[in-house]
Amino acid sequence: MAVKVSVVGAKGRMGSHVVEAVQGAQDMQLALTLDAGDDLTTITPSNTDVVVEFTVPSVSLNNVLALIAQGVDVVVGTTGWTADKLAQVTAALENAPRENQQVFIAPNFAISAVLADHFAKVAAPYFESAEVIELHHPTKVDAPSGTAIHTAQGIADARRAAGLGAMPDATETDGGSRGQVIDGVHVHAIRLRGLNAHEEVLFGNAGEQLTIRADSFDRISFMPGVLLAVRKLAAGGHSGLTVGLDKFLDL
Ligand SMILES: NC(=O)C1=CN([C@@H]2O[C@H](COP(=O)(O)OP(=O)(O)OC[C@H]3O[C@@H](n4cnc5c(N)ncnc54)[C@H](O)[C@@H]3O)[C@@H](O)[C@H]2O)C=CC1
Ligand SMILES: O=C(O)C1=N[C@H](C(=O)O)C[C@H](O)C1
Repeated sequence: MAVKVSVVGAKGRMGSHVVEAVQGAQDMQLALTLDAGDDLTTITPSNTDVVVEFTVPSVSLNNVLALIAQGVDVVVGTTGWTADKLAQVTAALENAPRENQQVFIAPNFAISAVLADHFAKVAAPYFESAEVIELHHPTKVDAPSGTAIHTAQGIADARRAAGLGAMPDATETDGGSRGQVIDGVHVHAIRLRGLNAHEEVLFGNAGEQLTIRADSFDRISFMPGVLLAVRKLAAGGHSGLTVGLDKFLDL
């Protein structure tokens, strides 16, 4: 039977691509398409198996909590997830109306970005210095990108596990040029007309450098990952909160 998929944020840049991708998937059936001002309680387990949520960081947590209360599984692509927000989702899932309810959140659904993030974690213990540069379209509302935050945290975790200390940096005056420091990793955000979604991770040692770069030129690059996540939740077995498409890729 086809998986019934509802889309929240359906009029947005990502949401409208998701609507098309679901319509084009033979094993899925588009259920409801909702956007700002629409009533999320119209989404119920009788009309929807999985909801895909791509809205804005300021509303996504409340949407996800409302959808959990409706008893449906949710795939989330919206950014802005802090540890505190994730904890609220986990707590809500523990009291969810349906048994084994699932929420999946991915900072990035493009395979190039997921692999870049993974390779960065592998490389991190071997380099003295690491910095992240993310480059996006100028209509993006959040900076740095959710992906860059996730990459920086992954690098920091890998450095800690390897026993590495702080990176070398003699900067004494900084008017903001050194970027935002996330878990000890400097992250720089570029906004430029013509770009879509891009990330570079720079690693340095004395006399050598490694650059890992992922480029998403078109939003269709995110759709195979979104459909994969929908299929994984529809199949079940991922109850509670799962974060990151790498969890579904056997990396
Ligand atoms: N995880 C991933 O692979 C990707 C994540 N993103 C993230 O997805 C989010 C959306 O990005 P875009 O589609 O470019 O933004 P957008 O601004 O084009 O779309 C957002 C949509 O959400 C709607 N919306 C706002 N408040 C709402 C509410 N309370 N309920 C329902 N809908 C509401 C807006 O009306 C709009 O249609 C951003 O956080 C972005 O960073 C974007 C691309 C890929
Ligand atoms: O807003 C975007 O466009 C994107 N947002 C996500 C992020 O912030 O990481 C994913 C991708 O970079 C595109």
